[in-house]
Amino acid sequence: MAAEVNLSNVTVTFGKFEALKNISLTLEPGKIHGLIGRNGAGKTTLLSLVAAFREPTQGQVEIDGEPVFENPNKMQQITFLYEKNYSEEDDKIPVILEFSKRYRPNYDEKYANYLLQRFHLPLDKPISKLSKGMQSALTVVIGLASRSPLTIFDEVYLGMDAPTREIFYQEILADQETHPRTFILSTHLISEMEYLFDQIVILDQGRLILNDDYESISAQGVSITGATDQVDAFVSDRKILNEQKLGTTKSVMVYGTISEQERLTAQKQGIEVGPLSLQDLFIHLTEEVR
Ligand SMILES: Nc1ncnc2c1ncn2[C@@H]1O[C@H](COP(=O)(O)OP(=O)(O)OP(=O)(O)O)[C@@H](O)[C@H]1O
Repeated sequence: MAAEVNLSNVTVTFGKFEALKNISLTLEPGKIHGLIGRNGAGKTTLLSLVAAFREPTQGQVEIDGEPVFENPNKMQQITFLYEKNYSEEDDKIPVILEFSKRYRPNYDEKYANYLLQRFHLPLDKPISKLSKGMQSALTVVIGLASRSPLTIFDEVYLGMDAPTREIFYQEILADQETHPRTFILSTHLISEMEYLFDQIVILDQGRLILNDDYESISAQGVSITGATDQVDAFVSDRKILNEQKLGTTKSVMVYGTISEQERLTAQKQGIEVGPLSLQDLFIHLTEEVR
């Protein structure tokens, strides 16, 4: 089961400040959507609308064609996970999981137990006494085991170390194969997580500046790597997003497509042509509109 999300002309204001500006957006069901944006771009505000935590100031937010706010039917299909403050949480993991299960009709207890082992989470300690990374992993266990048609992770992975995040990524992809749902993952770890995303949504200063599938986005540019002189000559009349030098080798991220003929020329010169990095495109797009 996977949910479709629709936002039509959504605006959110806090006093005079517009945190989201007239956003219209469809998130296709059964896909992993990466939500990216600079600090304060409006990601959490948008996610809290989709999760029915708040109402838009203007516009509509719908899940499978029904308004989501104060709609218990729809709300039980959504799991929204964010960095939680567990400092006062004296209960142990089994108690919290029992509570999570109560409100989530698709919750899978066996899968939760498997994940607890995978993340090496201790069941006998109060949650307040777990390390930050363990608390983040617990949030991830709740999110995955809930198997909600719409599952939202708002930067919950920050406390986790790199190997633990890797387990999380593997589990998301594996479970999406067998139990497809709609995921929204907001993140600043763009390079690390881009391979997970089917679709990318970019917000900047409350505006939607991009919503497209990963393939089309990566086709918007290329990386060019080779001997510095040759690379410089090859990219001389192109829009450069980023460049890195290592000894006599240079790697340049270029905006815009290159023809088959140019690809062959590059190949003959020993220049490697690779895919665009989402992070470089993101930096470019969010700089350009400033
Ligand atoms: N309750 C509120 N009252 C006033 N302003 C708010 C409120 N909530 C959010 N904002 C403002 O709305 C803007 C968007 O905030 P939001 O938390 O959605 O950004 P974000 O993209 O999630 O940022 P970050 O990556 O830093 O977490 C910010 O300027 C923030 O200060």
